[in-house]
Amino acid sequence: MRIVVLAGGIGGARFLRGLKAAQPEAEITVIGNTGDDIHLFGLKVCPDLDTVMYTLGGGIDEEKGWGRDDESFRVKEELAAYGVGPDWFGLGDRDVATHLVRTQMLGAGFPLSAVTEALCDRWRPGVRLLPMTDDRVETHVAIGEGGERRAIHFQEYWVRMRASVDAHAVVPVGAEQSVPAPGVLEAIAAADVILFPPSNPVVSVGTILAVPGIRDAVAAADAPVIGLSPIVGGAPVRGMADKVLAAVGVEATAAAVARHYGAKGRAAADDGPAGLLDGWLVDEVDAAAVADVEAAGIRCRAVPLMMTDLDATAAMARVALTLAGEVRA
Ligand SMILES: O=c1nc2n(C[C@H](O)[C@H](O)[C@H](O)CO)c3cc(O)ccc3cc-2c(=O)[nH]1
Repeated sequence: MRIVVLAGGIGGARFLRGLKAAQPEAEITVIGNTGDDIHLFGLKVCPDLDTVMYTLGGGIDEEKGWGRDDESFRVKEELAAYGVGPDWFGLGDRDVATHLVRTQMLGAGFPLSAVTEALCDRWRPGVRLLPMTDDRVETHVAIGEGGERRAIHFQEYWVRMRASVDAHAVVPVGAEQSVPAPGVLEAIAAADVILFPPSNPVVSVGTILAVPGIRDAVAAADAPVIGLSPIVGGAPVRGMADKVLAAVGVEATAAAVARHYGAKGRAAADDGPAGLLDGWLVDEVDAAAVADVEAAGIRCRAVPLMMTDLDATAAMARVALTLAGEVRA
């Protein structure tokens, strides 16, 4: 079975571990968000690609969900001693090696997709990890401070400010000029199932869909498209998705996110972007939302959606694949 997953950071990576456990024989292609990328100290850091690679490759810091396990921060301390900022982004010493290899290969002219493949030669994540594009896309957030509006890098909003101020807009800078990375459109067209894991629908899945061609490919795909809600009981399970959902005018509920992705085959009411979903999983606490989501033309099931351990996550993946089978029938 060929499964394509549009994945962002921690939630997406953890879901993939369960998917691999549920379907060990499946050929899984991950289209990874690169809008979180940041250039620091001359290095290109790809947080969402690295989170997937480390999580599936066994090198992740389990407690944080990002960066390397058994990490030290001597380089970070030395940079601070030089007064060289920013000091708010936790760059670990072992993680720096990944960025050195990546930056060196990019400097030698290799595209990000080739670099990612080379890094995965070491980590063996057990999935094909493709960046959404080889072009530079960096999400920025428009915030209003003291009356004037300014744009800051997503990582500064997320890590330094902990999303503590309202976001007025979320802009994947560079997305409009970007093209899908090699293999991305082909993987979508050839998929038997396409999954939207419980990643951030705005800055992760949304950013991937902002690369011209990807959204249309998903909308046109024969494969059933099944999503899992990252919002449970009106709040994000992790992270601060509610802050960026507000920026795009989407209520932080399981049903609102489903409607935001839209029902496949149904152009949105105001002939907006093509609808994508055939099915949507909500947590049992949101069972009341099932009728609402089904009324929007999206098949819906209420099941446990907390990724408390590998078995729970594998069970979620199994239900998503079962729903895909039902939708296809
Ligand atoms: O909350 C944080 N997230 C950190 N993250 C996570 C990062 O902000 C992710 O983009 C978000 O978690 C969203 O996926 C890192 C990810 C990396 O790959 C490398 C370094 C960091 C450093 C931090 C950090 O200091 N604090």
